[in-house]
Amino acid sequence: MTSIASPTIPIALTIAGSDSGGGAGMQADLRTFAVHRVHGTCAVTCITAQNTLGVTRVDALPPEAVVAQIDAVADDIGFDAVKTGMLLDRAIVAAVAEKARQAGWSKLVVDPVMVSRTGAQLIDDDAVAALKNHLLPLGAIATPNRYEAQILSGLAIETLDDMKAAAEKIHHHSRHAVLVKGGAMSGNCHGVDVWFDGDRLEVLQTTAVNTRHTHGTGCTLSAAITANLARGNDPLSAVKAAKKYVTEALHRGLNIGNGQGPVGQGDFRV
Ligand SMILES: Nc1ncnc2c1ncn2[C@@H]1O[C@H](COP(=O)(O)OP(=O)(O)OP(=O)(O)O)[C@@H](O)[C@H]1O
Ligand SMILES: Cc1ncc(CO)c(N)n1
Repeated sequence: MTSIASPTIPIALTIAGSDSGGGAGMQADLRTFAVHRVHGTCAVTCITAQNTLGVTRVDALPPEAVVAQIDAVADDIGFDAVKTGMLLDRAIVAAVAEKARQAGWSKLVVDPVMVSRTGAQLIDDDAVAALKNHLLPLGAIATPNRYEAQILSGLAIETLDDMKAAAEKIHHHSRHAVLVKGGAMSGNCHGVDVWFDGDRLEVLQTTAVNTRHTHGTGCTLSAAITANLARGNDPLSAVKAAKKYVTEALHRGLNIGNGQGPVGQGDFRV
């Protein structure tokens, strides 16, 4: 049998937690990479027992196991862009930050998963401090939601002007580009995101999608940004394309389980 070599394909790495319900975390990331025709590789940080109703248990992997997965991918396959998701504890954040620093990852998207859109804290306080001080300054783009942006900026966020002020303040602390996401905002700001890269301030608008199936929106957005960077897009066009994609995925939300179903990363062309 003759084998036909695959054409070159962009490769992305996700360093994230597993969601047993399949809606967020690395399951969302890998599906999003695939839809973007990017080969997905992964380093699991923690295993969540999770469904559409919530998280019932979280088990962390040892930081050495996280690093070994990153090394296994880097030493053989390589990758064009990286994203981080739920890093859970200080030791895992520190290990990932050290890897990012040593390797000098230039296309690093940090989704600072700390607080869910409903306001529940997902990682411990030491991990929050480590993310803010050690990992975020190494990233190219950070994608905090409303509550994460409040923690990172120290500002209360109620209005579009507050989102802009928070994006600017986070940029001045870390020097990377910032996308403050508006999924947890109300009124006219619901579903509106603010981008600031030190040069350009942009408001990314969509019509808010009226659905309760929004689980995994943040992971899906940051994975789509990472896939677009792996494909060679510049940061702002990667973010704009990802915003379009997550809006489409929200329109295709899955009515599964008894709670908040996942967005449908699906099988549509991007
Ligand atoms: N109902 C909606 N309509 C349109 N866009 C939305 C809606 N909900 C969220 N978004 C968009 O989805 C993206 C993710 O934002 P969100 O604030 O929900 O992130 P998150 O809290 O990290 O998500 P997650 O639910 O995965 O924790 C942003 O671009 C946001 O504007
Ligand atoms: C594993 C995992 N990562 C990220 C989130 C945030 O949506 C989640 N709920 N679960």
